[in-house]
Amino acid sequence: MDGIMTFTINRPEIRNAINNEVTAGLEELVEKAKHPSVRMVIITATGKQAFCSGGDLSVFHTLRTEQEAYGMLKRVSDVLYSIKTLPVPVVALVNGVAVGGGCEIATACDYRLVWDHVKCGFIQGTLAITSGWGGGTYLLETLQHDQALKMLSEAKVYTANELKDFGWATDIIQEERDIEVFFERMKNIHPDVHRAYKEMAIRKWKKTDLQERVEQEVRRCAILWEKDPHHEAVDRFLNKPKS
Ligand SMILES: CC[C@@H](C(=O)O)C(=O)SCCNC(=O)CCNC(=O)[C@H](O)C(C)(C)COP(=O)(O)OP(=O)(O)OC[C@H]1O[C@@H](n2cnc3c(N)ncnc32)[C@H](O)[C@@H]1OP(=O)(O)O
Repeated sequence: MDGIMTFTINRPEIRNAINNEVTAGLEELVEKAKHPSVRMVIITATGKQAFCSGGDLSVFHTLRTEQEAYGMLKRVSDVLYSIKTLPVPVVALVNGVAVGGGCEIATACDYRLVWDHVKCGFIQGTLAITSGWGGGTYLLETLQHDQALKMLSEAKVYTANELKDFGWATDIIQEERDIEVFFERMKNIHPDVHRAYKEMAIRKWKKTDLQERVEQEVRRCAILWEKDPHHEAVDRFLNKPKS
């Protein structure tokens, strides 16, 4: 569709986990999306299995100390903040499971279109860390307080219907036509109107120090990252028996 820029995470064999190359791709997207011809941005991924399984643990597990973790968390959180504050609507087209940082990416977007077979969750707690890319802060901005805290603290995945009930999923997608309908409705409205509403949201986020709150999330996660329970949990995941 005209004026719609799409970014597709393309690592289906590893459930579209984020490594430094994908991060660089998101950084490039941010620069390109600032062009005045862009009306909307979509973030999605290849396949039906996964939207994103979070950080690529096989790569990021080499980061052992608080300082090393901070460098990675900060870089990804910076690009997600830039995505959140793009001047146009950003839509996460959640084609498959989203866990950990995958949920953070989707939560940084303005809208989440979630396929009906999908499960999503902030499962970072099972790895003895918190969200560390700003997604926890964005969730607390997005959902009712107790609902957000529950979703973060339970560290489990939820069905598409549950995510709709919470107010996290904007719409549930049952067929391709549902996606077309969403974008047709958006395109019926002049792009300047979308930009004006986005400015309103960004004004609020700037007034409430959103960026500083994200920074605190990043720092807190980096502290937990260094500790043994996190490294042990990731070891267990990476060394789980193959089925
Ligand atoms: C780092 C930042 C932090 C944050 O701030 O939020 C995070 O994101 S922490 C990372 C959190 N993510 C996870 O813990 C996800 C772990 N993955 C899963 O739970 C599952 O893979 C899945 C996403 C639910 C999909 O399950 P399934 O379809 O059954 O696939 P497999 O589990 O068999 O995975 C296939 C293949 O991919 C590897 N894999 C999956 N996710 C990751 C990942 N995040 N990092 C590295 N590798 C990943 C998995 O190990 C399998 O590999 P092989 O066994 O070699 O095929």
